[in-house]
Amino acid sequence: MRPGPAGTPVADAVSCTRLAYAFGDTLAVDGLDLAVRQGEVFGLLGPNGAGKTTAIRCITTLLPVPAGTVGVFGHDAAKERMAVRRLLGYVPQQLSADSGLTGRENVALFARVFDVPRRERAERVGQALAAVGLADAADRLAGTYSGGMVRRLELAQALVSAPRLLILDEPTIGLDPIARTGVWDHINAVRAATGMTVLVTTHYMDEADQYCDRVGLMHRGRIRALGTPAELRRDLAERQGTDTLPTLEDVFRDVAGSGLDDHSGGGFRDVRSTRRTARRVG
Ligand SMILES: Nc1ncnc2c1ncn2[C@@H]1O[C@H](COP(=O)(O)OP(=O)(O)OP(=O)(O)O)[C@@H](O)[C@H]1O
Repeated sequence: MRPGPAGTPVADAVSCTRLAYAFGDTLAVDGLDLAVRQGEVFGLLGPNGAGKTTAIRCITTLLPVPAGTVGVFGHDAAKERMAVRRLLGYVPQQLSADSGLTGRENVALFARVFDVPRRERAERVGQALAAVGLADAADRLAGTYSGGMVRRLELAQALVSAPRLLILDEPTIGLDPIARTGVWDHINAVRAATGMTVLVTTHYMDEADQYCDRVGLMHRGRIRALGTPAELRRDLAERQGTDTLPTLEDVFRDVAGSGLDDHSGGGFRDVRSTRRTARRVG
């Protein structure tokens, strides 16, 4: 909770305290503290294997919360799973669109799954497709779409339930720069129209710098640096005593340097999953 405009407390869109999650002996998330404020675009950055996807799966209730707490707009993800699910839209790393259905059919499927009232469905599906620039391609098979269009279709699927929180895991991986800009333009347009909060993971530092209000650099299961991209860059310049402003990439290397070497961070499993994700939209 943080004070709102009239002094009344406002719940954070996401609030994790000492969240921990282990796969066998691997501690994927290790005491994560994270607060995403309502209405902001928050970027969760970190090297392969830092624990970003695992943390996101706990927030979306796809994984349980074995230790610590996770809140979404004040709802406890461990105890109020359905309430949390109703508040969020999620675009996972894995392909979530069916190539054998048209764009409209894909979004309609999500509208049914997310209980959009039957009489509103057709209109809401049309609106979601229009919001991501796919109105003209809506009745083509998704299998004929380009990588950028597939990503925008997945965005429409997540938006059809009018979520207050949109969670995107690597939304632009494997896309060319123009398609990447297209995805972000549509996210920002929806956000401007609805005030939706966005939590995104990305490996593209230039995107984080340009589109995120604040970023958290995650390394070995925990946030190691937090702030606006400008704050983090100024901070590093001060610590290094340089006049030229470092890039967010420099900040990332400074924080996660040891995760980018040969011995820690992304193992074979992480590299393989990143390559698979990049290929599936390429
Ligand atoms: N299903 C699983 N079984 C076993 N270990 C897993 C599983 N999923 C993730 N891990 C391990 O947990 C750690 C965190 O992985 P996670 O996918 O959360 O990282 P990430 O920051 O999202 O990485 P990437 O940027 O590659 O997506 C890694 O060491 C990973 O190998």
